[in-house]
Amino acid sequence: MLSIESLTKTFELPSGVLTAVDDISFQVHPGEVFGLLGPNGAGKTTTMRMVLGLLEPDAGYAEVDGARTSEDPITVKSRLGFVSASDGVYPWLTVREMLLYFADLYGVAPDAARRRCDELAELMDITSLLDRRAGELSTGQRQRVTLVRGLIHDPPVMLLDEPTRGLDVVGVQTIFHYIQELRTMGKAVVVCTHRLDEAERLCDRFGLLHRGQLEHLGTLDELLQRTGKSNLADIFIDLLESH
Ligand SMILES: Nc1ncnc2c1ncn2[C@@H]1O[C@H](COP(=O)(O)OP(=O)(O)OP(=O)(O)O)[C@@H](O)[C@H]1O
Repeated sequence: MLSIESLTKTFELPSGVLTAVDDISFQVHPGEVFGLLGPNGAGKTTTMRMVLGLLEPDAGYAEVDGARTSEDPITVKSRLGFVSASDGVYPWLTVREMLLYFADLYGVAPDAARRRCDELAELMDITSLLDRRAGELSTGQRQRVTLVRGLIHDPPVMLLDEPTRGLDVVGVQTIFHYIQELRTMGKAVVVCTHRLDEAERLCDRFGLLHRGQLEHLGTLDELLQRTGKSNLADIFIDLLESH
């Protein structure tokens, strides 16, 4: 499970202090897909970077399956899987070599890593690609490889940053299938996206960030009921116009 407690981050700018993330708290439970949504500059990336331990919070903390980013950053990293639209591959390694290399980085024992590599390859339909060089793959094939790579160490918490950016309809379907598998596996999943229509279909619960503050938190039904709107896009427009 992922717990975010009173997480806060400020940046010193020449024009003054900017509060990029302002005292936000939420939890994501096993088997739950949480959409962290917000317009440009809302604080989504800054939040993700603090969860990943790449940025020190000014206050508050993120806890990943019981380990706090500030106290035990190595354990936190081992319990997180991160998939980003900008993920690359090592072109000269075969897919299998790359997956086993990442498993090794995460300290997965060689036998377990080989087993996991085969299982995940089957799940994401890349078995026939395992002995091909990663640099020869098509964009869609590469996408499936990076999705498998994010799961190679079997982390309980998955962070997906703009997972459908730049993908065609087949690529988007692959992401939907992947997220459904993550849910079945009981992962706690955070999806950051600008695609509100996709988020509505994908996520069980939402956090709507605006100017660093968590303005809305809840299921789609709860948010629609609370705001009197008929979809996430309308809630967003209302949020932007009210500030
Ligand atoms: N290293 C930094 N130094 C100064 N300001 C920063 C830094 N990182 C982020 N910011 C500012 O913090 C605010 C939140 O940025 P952040 O990247 O978290 O937003 P975001 O929600 O991810 O936006 P986008 O959807 O455009 O990626 C923005 O105003 C941004 O300019």
